[in-house]
Amino acid sequence: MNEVPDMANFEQAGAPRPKFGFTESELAAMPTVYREDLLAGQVVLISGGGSGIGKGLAFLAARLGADVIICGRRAEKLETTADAIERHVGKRPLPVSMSIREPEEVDALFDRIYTDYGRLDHLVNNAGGQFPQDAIDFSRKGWMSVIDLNLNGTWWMMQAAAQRWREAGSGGNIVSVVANVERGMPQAAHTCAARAGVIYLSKTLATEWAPHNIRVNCVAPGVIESEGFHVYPEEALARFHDANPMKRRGDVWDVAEAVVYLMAPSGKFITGDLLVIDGGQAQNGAVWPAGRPDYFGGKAPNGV
Ligand SMILES: CCCCCCCCC/C=C/C(=O)SCCNC(=O)CCNC(=O)[C@H](O)C(C)(C)COP(=O)(O)OP(=O)(O)OC[C@H]1O[C@@H](n2cnc3c(N)ncnc32)[C@H](O)[C@@H]1OP(=O)(O)O
Ligand SMILES: NC(=O)C1=CN([C@@H]2O[C@H](COP(=O)(O)OP(=O)(O)OC[C@H]3O[C@@H](n4cnc5c(N)ncnc54)[C@H](OP(=O)(O)O)[C@@H]3O)[C@@H](O)[C@H]2O)C=CC1
Repeated sequence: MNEVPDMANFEQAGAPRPKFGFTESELAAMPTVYREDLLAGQVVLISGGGSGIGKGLAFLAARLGADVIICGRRAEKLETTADAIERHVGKRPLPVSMSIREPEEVDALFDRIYTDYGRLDHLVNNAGGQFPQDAIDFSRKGWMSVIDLNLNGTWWMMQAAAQRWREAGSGGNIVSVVANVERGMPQAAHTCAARAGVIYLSKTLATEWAPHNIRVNCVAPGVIESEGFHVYPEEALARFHDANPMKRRGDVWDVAEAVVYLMAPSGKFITGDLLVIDGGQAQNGAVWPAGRPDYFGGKAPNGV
């Protein structure tokens, strides 16, 4: 069984504690199963790398020796994360403010990476998200936004990377962070549809792009405590730990180390696959991100 670190030991006097997830000092000190030069000389692009899971992975990749690029919409958040990684790890990621929903901004990002680094080894499609709502009430704009972000945005990034890799004859590796869609996702049907699209897109590309020496995989987190939790109401958050048989939330390190497993030589014979990191949620449990309806909460439909 894995050691679960005692977070009290990581606290540093005066450091602000985020409402959800780890502090920067914790991310800098978390024990890792990997050797410290595992990604030395490699260039890693992480979308949504300014917060949550992407930020955890950015810390880990930098600690393992990679040159890291983090992108997202909000420049200030990216700068703060880049500063923190530089301060704690001694290596500054390149922060690039852009939206993955805009293909021109995606192209400009790849131009910048190839100008500054001359190569890219790994693309991690982590940017994404949704709002919790019953599907019957989705507005058109809300539906379009979630599909555009999670499916179209992820695709623009994949295609841009693959075109660069084909041109350079270099090969490459893609890992997309999706979600646990196996039993559907009540109150998140838009993201379920988009993530299922990414999973089957990835399976298809794994075959099409194998001749280019490009591997394409996905990871599916269950409930992972991160800054992203702010989009969920208190009544949902109060029961997130209950969504899996392990009866706890995962953490960003659980996902970060799984992504590195697929990126590193440990993953060299894995493509087109989906790695689920959910404490068994796929077998038992339900998230109810907008709050559990009475009908599913133990009460009978007549309220008794
Ligand atoms: C994977 C696990 C799954 C859920 C199941 C598991 C839950 C526990 C696990 C946690 C999983 C996580 O993913 S945690 C990570 C969560 N992080 C995020 O979701 C962050 C990123 N999310 C977002 O930025 C937003 O949710 C998203 C809609 C995708 C993009 O917002 P933008 O403002 O950029 O988009 P726009 O194109 O302007 O459109 C906004 C429109 O979306 C709709 N909209 C936005 N918020 C809304 C809301 N609360 N209720 C109704 N509708 C809303 C409205 O129509 C808005 O229009 P107007 O009315 O005109 O404004
Ligand atoms: N935490 C969890 O339990 C789970 C998370 N996931 C997925 O994992 C990924 C990371 O989530 P998490 O770290 O928890 O939450 P965050 O909200 O912290 O991460 C989402 C990231 O995506 C970025 N982003 C959003 N829209 C865009 C855009 N249009 N272009 C570029 N970047 C964008 C955000 O930055 P900015 O706003 O600055 O653009 C942010 O850094 C997401 O795809 C999420 O849905 C899946 C299942 C469970």
